Amino acid sequence: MTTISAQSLDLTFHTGDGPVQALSDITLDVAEGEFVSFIGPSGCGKTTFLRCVAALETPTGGTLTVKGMTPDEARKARAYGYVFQAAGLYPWRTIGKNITLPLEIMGYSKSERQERMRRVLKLVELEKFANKYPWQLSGGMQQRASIARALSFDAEILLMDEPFGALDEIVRDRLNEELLALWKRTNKTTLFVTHSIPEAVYLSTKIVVMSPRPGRIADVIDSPLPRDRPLDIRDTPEFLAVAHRVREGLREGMEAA
Ligand SMILES: Nc1ncnc2c1ncn2[C@@H]1O[C@H](COP(=O)(O)OP(=O)(O)OP(=O)(O)O)[C@@H](O)[C@H]1O
Repeated sequence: MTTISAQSLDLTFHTGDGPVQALSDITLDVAEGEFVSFIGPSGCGKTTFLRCVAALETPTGGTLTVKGMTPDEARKARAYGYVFQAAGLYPWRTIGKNITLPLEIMGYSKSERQERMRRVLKLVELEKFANKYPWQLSGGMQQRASIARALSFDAEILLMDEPFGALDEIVRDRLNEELLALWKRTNKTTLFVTHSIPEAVYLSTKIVVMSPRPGRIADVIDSPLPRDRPLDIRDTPEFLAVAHRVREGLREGMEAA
C-alpha cells in the first residue's frame, strides 16, 4: 500500500532576492513499511520535502498525499513523528518527562503516558534513564531519546532529518544498527535525510538521490540488499555497487545543475 505519494511536486519560495525554486517535479511513491533515504548536496530540498510531508510547508504545484490524506489532515491524525538533527530535548525536564510532554498535550491519561514512556524507552534501550536529565546523557543517547519521543504516540510514519549528522562515526555506526533493528521491529514507514552514502545504503530499502537548483530527483534506487544487515555488509560487492550508483547519481546531478 502506498503511504506517501508525491506527483509532480513543486515548491518555490518567494524571498527578498527573488524566487527560490526548492523542489521541482518531484514524483515519488513510498510504500508502507519502506525505509527511504534522501541524499544530495546542501540546498537540494531534502528538508523541504520532509517539511511538505509534515505539512510545515505548502507545495506551490503538484499533489502530495500522506496515507491518502492531505499532509494537513495527516498531521491532525498524528500520522508521523519528527526527529531533527539536534535532539531538541528540554533541558529542564527529565528524559521521561520529555517523552510524556507531547502525550500530555494530546490528552493521554497519566497512566497511559507512563506506560507509553516506559515502552518506547525500552525500544531504544534507555529504560534506566527515565529520571535523568538530557545533559546526563551522551549525544547518541539524547538522539535515541528523541527517537523514543517520536515513537511515543504510535505514528505510522517516522520523519528523520539528519538525526545522526552531528555524531562521531563510531556512535553513528551503532545508532545505524539500532535504528535498523528498531525499524524491523516496528515496521514504521521512515523518511530519512542524510549526507552519508554508507548510511543511506546501509539503512534504506529505497534511496532517493537529489540534485540541487532546483531540487530534483536524479535517481531512485531500490536496494537489492536483504533486510537483515550486519554492519560488515558494507564490505560486500552488492553494497559497494549500490554505493557506487549513489555516487554516480550525485555526480551526474551536480554536472546537470
Ligand atoms: N523558508 C525558506 N525561505 C526561502 N528559501 C528557503 C526556505 N527554506 C529553504 N529555502 C531554500 O530552499 C532550498 C532547499 O533547502 P533545504 O533546506 O530543503 O535543502 P537541504 O537539501 O535540506 O539542505 P541541507 O543538506 O543543507 O540541509 C535552499 O536553496 C534553501 O536556501
